[in-house]
Amino acid sequence: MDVTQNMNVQKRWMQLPRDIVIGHGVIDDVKNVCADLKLVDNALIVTGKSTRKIAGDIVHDSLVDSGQNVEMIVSEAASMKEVDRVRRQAVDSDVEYLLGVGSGKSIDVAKLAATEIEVPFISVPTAASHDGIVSSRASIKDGTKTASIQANAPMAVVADTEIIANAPYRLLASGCGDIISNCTAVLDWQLANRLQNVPFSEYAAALSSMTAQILIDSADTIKPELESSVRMVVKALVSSGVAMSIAGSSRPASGSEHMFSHALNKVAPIPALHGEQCGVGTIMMMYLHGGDWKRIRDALKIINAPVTAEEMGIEDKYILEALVLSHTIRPERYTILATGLTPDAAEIVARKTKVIS
Ligand SMILES: NC(=O)C1=CN([C@@H]2O[C@H](COP(=O)(O)OP(=O)(O)OC[C@H]3O[C@@H](n4cnc5c(N)ncnc54)[C@H](OP(=O)(O)O)[C@@H]3O)[C@@H](O)[C@H]2O)C=CC1
Ligand SMILES: O=C(CO)COP(=O)(O)O
Ligand SMILES: [Zn+2]
Repeated sequence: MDVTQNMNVQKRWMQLPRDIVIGHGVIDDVKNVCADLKLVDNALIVTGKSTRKIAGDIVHDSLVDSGQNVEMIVSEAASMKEVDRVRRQAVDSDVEYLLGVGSGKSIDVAKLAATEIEVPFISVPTAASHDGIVSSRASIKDGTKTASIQANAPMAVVADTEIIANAPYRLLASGCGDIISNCTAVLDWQLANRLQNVPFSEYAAALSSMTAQILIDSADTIKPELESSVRMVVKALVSSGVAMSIAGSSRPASGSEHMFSHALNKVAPIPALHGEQCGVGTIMMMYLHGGDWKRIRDALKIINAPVTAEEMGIEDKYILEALVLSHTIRPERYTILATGLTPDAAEIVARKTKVIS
């Protein structure tokens, strides 16, 4: 008998970060983490325009002081062009590893470039705005697709709570929206498993749901400029990232609410932040699931994350357009949106959940 035909013995390969360091001032530990991973020379730092001054230069100087040869590149967009630019510089300089120091854009560009040239990557986020700071996913715009693609997980994550607490609070609240969105992502995954027998991981789903529940229950402890709040959100983002690594896909943390956010990125002239859109999407998708959407809305309100189109700075008409478009974003991923919402159904869900007035 060919035992590999038995689903229970199929090979699974889960890629997780090896070192995760969270705390006050841990930016100074980047060099120690590199030493722990035996990454002792020839680094390339990818950072952003503002985050260079906040963290990029610190990491650069600290690695140089420890005797490493370090180059730095400032990246302004999470585009394929930028990934190619970083990859070329990394190859030309024969770098041993890459670091993404900054926001989601810098981390994704470094993560994908490192994956392509098969070198280790270290994530040093300056904001806790979404779970991409930890995960094995990279979201790079290539003109058509908006959803993330599989990449190598960071070898290490170094999250300095002092730096993240000083980032604009909006970014932290956005991270909370991304975590809370796990609620509907898991419901969608369960639905797809029941209706289409798609592979489902109880462990990944349980970790993802539990992470969102803990955050919802602790919503009143999330406050601006508080390192304890940052610690809680970063730990939740780590858990979400781990859930995705266990699943081998973004399923545990991305369902219909993420499809709504990706659709909004396509139609809205100026989209809001990823986690803000996912949070609002979760309210509406929870309504469609027949679940407790008011609890989601209340938690987001307590955190001071947007719960309406107006609070996201997006006109109502784009919310409705995105709702109708959402199911086309990733047709292979079955969710509560199924074959899509009609324009009148979209208007009902958006009005009933008070996303539009
Ligand atoms: N990989 C994944 O799974 C996921 C990836 N994404 C992607 O991530 C990106 C969004 O990331 P997000 O972090 O929300 O937003 P951005 O990467 O757009 O960053 C938002 C802004 O905040 C600034 N910033 C970051 N940290 C600080 C700080 N400490 N102080 C002051 N300013 C700061 C950034 O500066 P600077 O200009 O220096 O960068 C940037 O201007 C998108 O490209 C999205 O597609 C989203 C979700 C999941
Ligand atoms: O944002 C993510 C999880 O929070 C990744 O999801 P996507 O695969 O939809 O980009
Ligand atoms: Zn997300």
